[in-house]
Amino acid sequence: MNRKFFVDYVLCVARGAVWGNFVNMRSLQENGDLKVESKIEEAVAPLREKIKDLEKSFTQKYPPVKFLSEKDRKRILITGGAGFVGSHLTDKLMMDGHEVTVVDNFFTGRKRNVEHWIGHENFELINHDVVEPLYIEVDQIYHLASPASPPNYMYNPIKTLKTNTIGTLNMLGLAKRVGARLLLASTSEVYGDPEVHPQNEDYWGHVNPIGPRACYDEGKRVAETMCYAYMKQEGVEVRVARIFNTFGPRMHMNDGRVVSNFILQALQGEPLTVYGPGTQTRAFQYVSDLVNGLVALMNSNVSSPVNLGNPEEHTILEFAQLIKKLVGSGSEIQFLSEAQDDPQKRKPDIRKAKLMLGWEPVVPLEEGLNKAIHYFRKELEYQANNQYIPKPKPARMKKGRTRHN
Ligand SMILES: O=C(O)[C@H]1O[C@H](OP(=O)(O)OP(=O)(O)OC[C@H]2O[C@@H](n3ccc(=O)[nH]c3=O)[C@H](O)[C@@H]2O)[C@H](O)[C@@H](O)[C@@H]1O
Repeated sequence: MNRKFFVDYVLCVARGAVWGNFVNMRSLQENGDLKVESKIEEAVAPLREKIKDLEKSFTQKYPPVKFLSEKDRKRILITGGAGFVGSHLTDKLMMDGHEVTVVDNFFTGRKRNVEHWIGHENFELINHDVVEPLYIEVDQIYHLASPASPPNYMYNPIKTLKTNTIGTLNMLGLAKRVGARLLLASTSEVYGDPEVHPQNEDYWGHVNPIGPRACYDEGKRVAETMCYAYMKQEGVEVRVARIFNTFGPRMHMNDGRVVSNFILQALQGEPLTVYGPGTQTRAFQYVSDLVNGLVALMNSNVSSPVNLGNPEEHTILEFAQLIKKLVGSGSEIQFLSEAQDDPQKRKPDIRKAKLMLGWEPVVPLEEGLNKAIHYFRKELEYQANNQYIPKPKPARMKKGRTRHN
């Protein structure tokens, strides 16, 4: 039975009982046996207790939240907080006992990712696009709002640029006005197709400024520039996380990134689509590691950029084979033409994060992948029940060629 219906039903029965008792009591009073008020109180008291219990059971539906004193509790804004990474960060900060405001325009974020917090006194969800200014009072801002998957950010490059430039200006303006600290979710894409391997924070990168990825790569690069301009000129406290490839539950089934594509294809017995020869490399971190790194960075005194990623590097072909094995799938591996400007190598140098934050990833790749596979299996069931089977989204191809999956 639906909860609201249940509560309405209980209240209705309660009112009926009270009214019935009231009528009875009226007659009693007329007979002069007892005072109406005391009888009503007698009848209502147990019902009041029942309603209290019901209310308590509703507040207990939330994951456990620590109690923080006023002094330690922060008001935290997470832009893009209903997205894949943002929603896991929301969970951590809520469970740590902070007050969290999630702002999302739901382009790639989903209400489902944070619905378990709706109604909690420490939580607020605002449907808002960061391209428009926002006026709220907060102590910290995690600025994550932006599509992060290549097909998503290439879908509307102008919007991606606006989100990362105007959106970041708006959030820095807010940070300046209210004296909040801002953490920018930057990306390994600022290193482009790197000529230095592994990539450390001092490397300036190798980005094609007019290629299909530029809207995101250059958007994030200028977002970093803005952070340091606000820090130098206005004294805003900034933190910059350069996030490397991340995966885990709540990635959108239609996300188009390699992990969700390969798992989805393996689970459905379809060919795993490797773009190019599969010799390009990536290093994947599990989302909980990233979230711990983001919180450690925000609360550190490190204002220069910090890489957050797992340095365990694999070729994409190795990755396809591993996912096939873990899923137990008989899918073939299909080689398609390579994506334009696709970085050929990527692996974070995380010495700075280890030294300055005491942070390093702890979730082994296979353990993380098994959790993601479990999640996607459940999602497929959910989608099937809703009669919608998602298809992996293709990335932009070289020279405008159409990709067939
Ligand atoms: O996962 C992430 O966190 C990162 O994803 C993307 O970076 P990219 O490395 O291109 O991520 P994917 O789209 O997952 O691609 C990884 C590699 O797999 C390949 N790929 C992707 C999808 C597919 O079906 N098949 C396939 O071979 C791509 O060509 C690429 O070489 C974003 O640009 C980054 O900002 C983001 O941090």
